Amino acid sequence: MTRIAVVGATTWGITLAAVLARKDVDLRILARTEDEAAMTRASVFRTPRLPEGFVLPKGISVTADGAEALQNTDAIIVAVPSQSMRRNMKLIAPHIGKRTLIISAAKGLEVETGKRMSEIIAEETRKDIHDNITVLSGPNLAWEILAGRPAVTVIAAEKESRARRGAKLMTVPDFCAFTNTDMIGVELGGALKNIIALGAGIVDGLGYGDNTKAAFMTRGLTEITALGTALGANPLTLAGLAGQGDLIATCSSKLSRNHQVGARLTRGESLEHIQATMNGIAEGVTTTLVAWKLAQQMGIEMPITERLYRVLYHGDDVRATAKELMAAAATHELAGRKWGLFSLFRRRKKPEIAF
Ligand SMILES: NC(=O)c1ccc[n+]([C@@H]2O[C@H](COP(=O)([O-])OP(=O)(O)OC[C@H]3O[C@@H](n4cnc5c(N)ncnc54)[C@H](O)[C@@H]3O)[C@@H](O)[C@H]2O)c1
Ligand SMILES: O=P(O)(O)OC[C@H](O)CO
Repeated sequence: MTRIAVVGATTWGITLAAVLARKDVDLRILARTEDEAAMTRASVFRTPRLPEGFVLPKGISVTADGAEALQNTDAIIVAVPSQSMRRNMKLIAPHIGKRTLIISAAKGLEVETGKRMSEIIAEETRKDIHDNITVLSGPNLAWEILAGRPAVTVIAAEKESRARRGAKLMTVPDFCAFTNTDMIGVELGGALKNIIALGAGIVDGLGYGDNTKAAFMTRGLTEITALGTALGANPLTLAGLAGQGDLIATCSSKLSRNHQVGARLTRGESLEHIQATMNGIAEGVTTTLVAWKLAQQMGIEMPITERLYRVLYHGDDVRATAKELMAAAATHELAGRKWGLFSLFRRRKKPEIAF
């Protein structure tokens, strides 16, 4: 029987385990502590973000023992916040088998280095398993997926065969995986859209209209594409499910934590207070910092990201920032778009980030 382990008793980890339980597989969740494992087993979830009354499907085992959870698995899904990816990988690396597929399900960039999750996974694992590193990303609000509403995702790997293996493992009724070989694009699409989702929360919180939101999302995608292609992403990936698709879902949904952060900022709450009181993690906060830093060092224009960075890290007023952004709008729409098809294979050197 296919054996899959999920690292992280997080919202997304539990959701993916529950989704995979729709087919006949051996599923194990690796929790951090015995306490967390016992609570997850008993369906007492730390996060009320799961649908009310949700019970962990029978047959999923939960343990805090790495060897028990991870040995002899066909795939390991790592569904942890991105700032903890390296720490989690250090713990699980010794248990990863030569043929095990590693699926990163986190959407973020490491603050200290600006690196993508697959880069961190490669740094923390043996060379002979690097071909097995894959990433999963798409318009995937966990709550909707757990509620049984149809959704699709994307699995990317450098080798198409690995992406296909991952997609086959992850596809179940009402949750279907497309494949891609542009890992950079799929990862950056999932990470960078959180910046724009946070801004979309501000747009909604300020009571602006659909015209505003459409413009904001479109210009947001321009920035995602400018930085993404400079870092080696295919612009067509960013226009696909893991880029534009996820951007639409996250900017449109009040379920999104990133959207919630933006909306709460417009009510005068401080970022510290929002983060201390919200359910779970809003990756867009740290991703804004990393993207701003990369844009500065690589000379890429990202007016939305830059202003959101100032709102989040320097306390700039959201209303004044919105006005300033509008005033800055009068340039040629395509200015700064140097990422036509010709730039596809011209990847700029990414700076070493040190914060
Ligand atoms: N929730 C979603 O709808 C969703 C969908 C797609 C992708 N993601 C991505 O999945 C990742 C995890 O997000 P989430 O929503 O599942 O998290 P979450 O908000 O449910 O939980 C975050 C918290 O999980 C705890 N945690 C549990 N196990 C952990 C471990 N092994 N290491 C570190 N912390 C652990 C920590 O307290 C942490 O603060 C993020 O990168 C997120 O962007 C989430
Ligand atoms: O709740 P968010 O803002 O982290 O968004 C969750 C997923 O990334 C949506 O695809």
